[in-house]
Amino acid sequence: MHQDVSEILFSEQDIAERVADIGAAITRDYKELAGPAGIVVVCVLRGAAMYTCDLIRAIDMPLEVDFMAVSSYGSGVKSSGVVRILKDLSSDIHGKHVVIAEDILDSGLTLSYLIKNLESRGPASISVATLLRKNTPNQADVNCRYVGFTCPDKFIVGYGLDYAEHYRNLPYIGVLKPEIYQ
Ligand SMILES: O=P(O)(O)OC[C@H]1O[C@H](OP(=O)(O)OP(=O)(O)O)[C@H](O)[C@@H]1O
Ligand SMILES: Nc1nc2[nH]cnc2c(=O)[nH]1
Ligand SMILES: [Mg+2]
Repeated sequence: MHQDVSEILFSEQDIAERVADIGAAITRDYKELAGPAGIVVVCVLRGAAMYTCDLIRAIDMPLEVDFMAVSSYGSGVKSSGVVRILKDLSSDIHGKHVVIAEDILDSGLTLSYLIKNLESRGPASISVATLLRKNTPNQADVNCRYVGFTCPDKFIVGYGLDYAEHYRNLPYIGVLKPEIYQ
């Protein structure tokens, strides 16, 4: 285990199993509905990059993957409260079935902003597949159709999740020692 991590919450194997479950659920829910056109999986860069790569390989139906980069945390452990679009989607999602792949729902600001933004583009439907949902007080009300794990209200890193751009490459998800960011 990395020396800056106090506890592993979800191992590489735990993650692989849950991602496979989510992929199977999405396949079951959308295969007939979306038909040959398939779905658009929107990866929320940068945190959801690793998760999205694994998730799309667990979905057994036609799909497109597109990327949107948003950021609200900067290099800290608290949301700035302002979500900024750093990179927009490359394709039009009008009339498409969209599944947003997000690594974590914490304050809920990022996802509420994204859902509103994508809804204004006229997709056929939007759902959210978040790997983690944190038990955060006063979390924004975000409807997540697929949730991998719920996690405690601690700052976590690994499997795409960073602190100041580090730790994204850890294969597991763990709690960052508070002395690293205090
Ligand atoms: O529910 P919220 O409180 O909005 O937090 C969740 C968001 O915060 C992180 O992204 P961040 O803004 O740190 O950018 P990153 O994905 O590039 O790491 C994480 O990847 C989620 O997208
Ligand atoms: N790395 C990381 N990013 C987050 N963004 C929102 N919550 C978290 C968290 O607990 N860890
Ligand atoms: Mg993110």
